Amino acid sequence: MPETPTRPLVVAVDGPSGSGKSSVSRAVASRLGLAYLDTGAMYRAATWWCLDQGVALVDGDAVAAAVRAMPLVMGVDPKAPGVHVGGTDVAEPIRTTEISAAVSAVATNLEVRDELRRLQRAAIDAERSDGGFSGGRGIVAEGRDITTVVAPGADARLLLTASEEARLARRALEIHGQAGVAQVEATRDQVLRRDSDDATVSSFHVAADGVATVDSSALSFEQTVDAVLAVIEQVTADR
Ligand SMILES: Nc1ncnc2c1ncn2[C@@H]1O[C@H](COP(=O)(O)OP(=O)(O)O)[C@@H](O)[C@H]1O
Ligand SMILES: Nc1ccn([C@H]2C[C@H](O)[C@@H](COP(=O)(O)OP(=O)(O)O)O2)c(=O)n1
Repeated sequence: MPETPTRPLVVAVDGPSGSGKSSVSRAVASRLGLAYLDTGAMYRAATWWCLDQGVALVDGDAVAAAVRAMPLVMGVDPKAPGVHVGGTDVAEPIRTTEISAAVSAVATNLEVRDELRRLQRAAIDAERSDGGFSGGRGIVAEGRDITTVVAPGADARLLLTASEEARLARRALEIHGQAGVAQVEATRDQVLRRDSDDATVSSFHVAADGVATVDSSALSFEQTVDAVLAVIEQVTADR
């Protein structure tokens, strides 16, 4: 495990759906005593909020206005990263199939992206100071555009990838349990259609310059965590 960093460590992780970003980033943040920011949960919460407020997702201006007024509170504790909107705990509702199917419509709205990126940068900055959750140790932030747009100056930048087959199998297992291994087709839209829509506004299939790729297709979860820690260790050794 890397030494405790002497100055705040910002780790940026991007990748497609089912590559393991959220679970691996959470584990890495826990191991290093860092905060954790799930930016996908912010796009999901924005989608939940618009639907809750009766905003038609096809009305881009109304969606952007609603998101700017959204009372979002993101928890950054990797052991229990809560998501609240106006005091309502939305951690479970934002994971429903309804939200998964609708989220790209909100995430491809460029005004929404501007607003959420502003909040994401503020959350990352907060962890560079003693007053943040991590007490100034730093943060792991994950999503689709963290290495390229939100935090291109991060100390460690990683693209987590996995074959389409592995990603579909993981999602099917997660959504349907063991019986769902036979239901890979049912999750195809949730994973591949969404990735192709999301790829119109973010580039997360190919690593940008200076971004290390970790391909988890043939790795266990623990091996993936170790591979990400090794990349971070290399970067922190150079600092
Ligand atoms: N290397 C791995 N091997 C097997 N399963 C994994 C691996 N990495 C992640 N998973 C599992 O795959 C599922 C999807 O991971 P998740 O972190 O939600 O991906 P993402 O945030 O990229 O969509 C989870 O159930 C997770 O436990
Ligand atoms: N930084 C980000 C993070 C997520 N998004 C979009 C892309 C996804 O369709 C949604 C939800 O992201 P999330 O990471 O929860 O999705 P998966 O769990 O990987 O399937 O938000 C984005 O556009 N930019």
